[in-house]
Amino acid sequence: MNNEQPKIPQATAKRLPLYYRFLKNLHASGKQRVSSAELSEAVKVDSATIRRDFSYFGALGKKGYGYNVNYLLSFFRKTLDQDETTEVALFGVGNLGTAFLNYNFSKNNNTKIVMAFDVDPDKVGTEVGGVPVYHLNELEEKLGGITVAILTVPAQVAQPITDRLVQKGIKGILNFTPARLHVPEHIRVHHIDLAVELQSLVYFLKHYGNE
Ligand SMILES: NC(=O)c1ccc[n+]([C@@H]2O[C@H](COP(=O)([O-])OP(=O)(O)OC[C@H]3O[C@@H](n4cnc5c(N)ncnc54)[C@H](O)[C@@H]3O)[C@@H](O)[C@H]2O)c1
Repeated sequence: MNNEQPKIPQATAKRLPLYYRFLKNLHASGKQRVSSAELSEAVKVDSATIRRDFSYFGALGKKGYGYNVNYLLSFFRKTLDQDETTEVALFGVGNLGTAFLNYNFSKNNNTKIVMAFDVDPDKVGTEVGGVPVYHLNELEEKLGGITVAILTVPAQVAQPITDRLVQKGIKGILNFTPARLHVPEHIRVHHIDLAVELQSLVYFLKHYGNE
C-alpha cells in the first residue's frame, strides 16, 4: 500500500475494486455525484458500511449531495495502481483454469494472466484464450518476475507447486483448490472455496432469509 495514504482496513480494501468498477461506469455515463444509497443498491453493500469505507479515504459525502464521482475515481486509481498491470500465472488448465483463461479478467484491466502451466501433454504447447500453456517443469525458467499466481490444479499438487512458487519469490496466491496451503508469513494466500461459499449462502438463507 502507498505510504502517503492512510492505512485502510483489509475488509475495506477488498471492496475497493467493486466500488471502482461501478464508479467507472457511472463516470462513463456522465454522472458527477452518487449517493451511498445508490452505491449500496448497485454493489450490494449496506450504505453504513459504504459510508464508513469512504470515510477512510477522506471522502465525506454531504447530505443530499452524495459523493463526488471524480474525486472517488482519482482516489481509486491511485490506490489500486490502475496504471500498472500486474501479470499473473495460472496453474492447472482444466475446467476452472480454462474458464479463467478465456475470461482473463478483461473488465479489470490491471491484472492479466500472461502464462499458464499444466502437465497434460495435450495442453502443454497450446494457447488457451491467447495465453501460452507451458509444462510445469518450465516453471522456474518461465515465471520471471511474476508475483501473483492462481491455482486451479488438483488439491494434492497445490502444496508442492506453492513451495516452488515461494522459492521463486511469489507474493500472492489465489487458491481455488480445497488444499490449505502452508506459506511463509510474508506471502499472502486468498482461498476461494466455492463449496463453502455455497454452503454458507444456503445456511444464511435458511436462518436469516435475505435480510
Ligand atoms: N470445477 C469447479 O467448479 C471447481 C470449483 C471449485 C473448486 N475447484 C477446484 O479447482 C481445482 C481444479 O478443478 P477443475 O475442475 O478445473 O479440475 P480439472 O481436473 O478439470 O483440471 C485440473 C488441471 O490441472 C492439471 N494438473 C494436474 N496436475 C498438475 C500439476 N502438477 N501441475 C500443473 N497442472 C496440473 C490437469 O492436467 C488439469 O488440466 C480443483 O482443486 C478443484 O477442487 C473446482
